[in-house]
Amino acid sequence: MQTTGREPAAAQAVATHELTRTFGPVTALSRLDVTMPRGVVGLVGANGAGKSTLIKILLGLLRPTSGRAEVLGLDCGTDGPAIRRLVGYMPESECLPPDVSATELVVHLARMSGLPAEVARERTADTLRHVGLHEERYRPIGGYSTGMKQRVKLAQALVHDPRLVLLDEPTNGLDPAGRDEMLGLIQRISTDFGISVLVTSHLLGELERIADHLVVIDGGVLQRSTSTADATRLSGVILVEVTDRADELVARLRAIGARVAEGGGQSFTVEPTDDAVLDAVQGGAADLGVGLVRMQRRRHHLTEMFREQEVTDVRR
Ligand SMILES: Nc1ncnc2c1ncn2[C@@H]1O[C@H](COP(=O)(O)OP(=O)(O)OP(=O)(O)O)[C@@H](O)[C@H]1O
Repeated sequence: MQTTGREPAAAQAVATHELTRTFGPVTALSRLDVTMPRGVVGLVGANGAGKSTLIKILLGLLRPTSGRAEVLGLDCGTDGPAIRRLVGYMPESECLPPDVSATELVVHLARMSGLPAEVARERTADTLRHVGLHEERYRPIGGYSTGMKQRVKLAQALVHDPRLVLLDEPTNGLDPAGRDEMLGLIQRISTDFGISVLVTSHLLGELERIADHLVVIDGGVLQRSTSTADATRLSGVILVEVTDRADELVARLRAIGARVAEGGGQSFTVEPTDDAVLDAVQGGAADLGVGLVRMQRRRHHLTEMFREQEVTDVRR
């Protein structure tokens, strides 16, 4: 796969402005204002959060009720044909015809997107090889496993050499090994070919592993838009474990105003406001004659980020 020199100038993969979509009484997206950079962006949300609705609007398959959206700097309302040339789409639903082979289907879709016959055949062979379909690509799709079908859907999204692919729940229905393989493939689409990716999932851990940036929506409302590095930033909390007398060390730290939370057994966490607190942990352990088993920074994980969100919601 090569880049084609038709890269639009926009720095952002996606931008939405006050984007709203309703279906009768249901509000699928509510005044969504978000920008998504190039690279791999993970769109996280529970079932019904509005992920598929957003993707369909970005592709021009659905019109917004109000507000607007841009893909690669192009307006989704008016630049549909240009967007479809530059964007590939892997739908969530089962949509493959059972009685044709992967090769026949992907060549057909490549030709539909405007590629000449010979180029369509070459790119189909390259793309199917890239997604890991080999001899089986000549067999009817009806006999494929779920993982193979997902690869065919991915291949058809890539065959016309897009600048951005929108992948709707690509790991759905896969076993753990199949998920790992699909996630690896998605990452390589970005790193090896420079194609930006917007991938949806309701599984946080998946997107934490492969996305550069995360967008979280719930009930059609933006919850967070953050780089993955920031989401998993060092929390500044130090986890301490000593061989004995943890309660006495905790009391000493509290006496100098440190914020300490007791853990199980001989462990606790402390927020080091300055070096004096760290010195007090080490000095206190030495004074008490106990060994320091560990003293390490903890990282935030996405699941904690969500837990924080829930806590905030409960307090509101
Ligand atoms: N064509 C439609 N007609 C009526 N309601 C719809 C339609 N499409 C989506 N909805 C509703 O809009 C809300 C958002 O749906 P959407 O499919 O975008 O969510 P999602 O995050 O993609 O979830 P899922 O993973 O379950 O598909 C849901 O309440 C859904 O029932």
